[in-house]
Amino acid sequence: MTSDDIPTASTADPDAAVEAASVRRRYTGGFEAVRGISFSVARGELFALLGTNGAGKTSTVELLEGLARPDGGTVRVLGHDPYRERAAVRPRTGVMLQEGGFPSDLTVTETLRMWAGCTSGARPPGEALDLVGLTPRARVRVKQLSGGERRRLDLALALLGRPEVLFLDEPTTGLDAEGRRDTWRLVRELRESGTTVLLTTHYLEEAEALADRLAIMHQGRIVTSGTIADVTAARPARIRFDLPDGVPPARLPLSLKAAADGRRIDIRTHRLQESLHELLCWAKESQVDLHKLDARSASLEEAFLDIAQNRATEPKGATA
Ligand SMILES: Nc1ncnc2c1ncn2[C@@H]1O[C@H](COP(=O)(O)OP(=O)(O)OP(=O)(O)O)[C@@H](O)[C@H]1O
Repeated sequence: MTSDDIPTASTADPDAAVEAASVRRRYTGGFEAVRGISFSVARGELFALLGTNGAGKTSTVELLEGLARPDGGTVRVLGHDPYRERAAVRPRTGVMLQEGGFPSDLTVTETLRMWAGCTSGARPPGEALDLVGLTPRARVRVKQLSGGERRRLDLALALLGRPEVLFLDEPTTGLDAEGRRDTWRLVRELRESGTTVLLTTHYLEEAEALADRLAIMHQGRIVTSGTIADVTAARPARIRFDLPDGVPPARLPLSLKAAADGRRIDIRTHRLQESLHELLCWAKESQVDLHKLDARSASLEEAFLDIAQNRATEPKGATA
């Protein structure tokens, strides 16, 4: 599905927590970073916005957060315009920006207290720290935190107001593997308790681990969207293996569309089970060992790389 297929504002879904319809954003100088995108996020859903560098993810999320006004189309969060009706939307949303930008001389707890003072119905700072695993660093000054610890503090601040809708812009950038898993666990728990989450990420495994649905952006447009199964459905599965010395690729069954790179064979197929069965029968009959055999369904990574590599690059000044 492309952004052109999705209904526009006039058919807005009243149950959507977040809705973008034909949204455009143009920066000073005329460059159009967001070129008519549409998507909606249902209440309680976790939606991931993926894309190549400079695709327009942050530019889009800033519109949803009410930090800027779209140059075309409409944006709704919990049924309101997040820019014009900021007072209605802001208390019900949590925002984790790419750069937190809080005073670096305050301690972690002081930072949370300061934020809590501006947030109605805020969680106690200790509870927010506990959620993100930062309790042992409560008395440390922000400037002494590591990059990953700052990301956790950003998340704690976004969670202070018990938001109904949470915007996470690259929430795990800079976190080590354990920190990333902890954040994933927390985000899943939040979603299970009914929070709607929209996240941007460069980590495809993060989208695979968390997202109910996703959209992949490229050069200001949504190129594909849906569940992971939807996005990968049209792409072929792969079977890879090494042929032993003395067995030329030409001996493989003709029905298997195989490409060879030296001894490494790469088969693309839309019928993974049948192709694998055929290959294994041939190998047994021919008494050929298939070294480093690997068979897998199409992955999100392949769909993403396909989009990144195969789409023509438009000059930066071009608009839709
Ligand atoms: N203030 C600005 N003025 C002009 N152009 C901008 C501005 N901010 C962003 N852009 C451009 O808009 C495009 C989209 O940027 P954006 O930050 O939204 O992309 P992104 O998908 O979040 O990228 P990344 O994955 O690299 O963070 C980029 O080409 C960027 O250079």
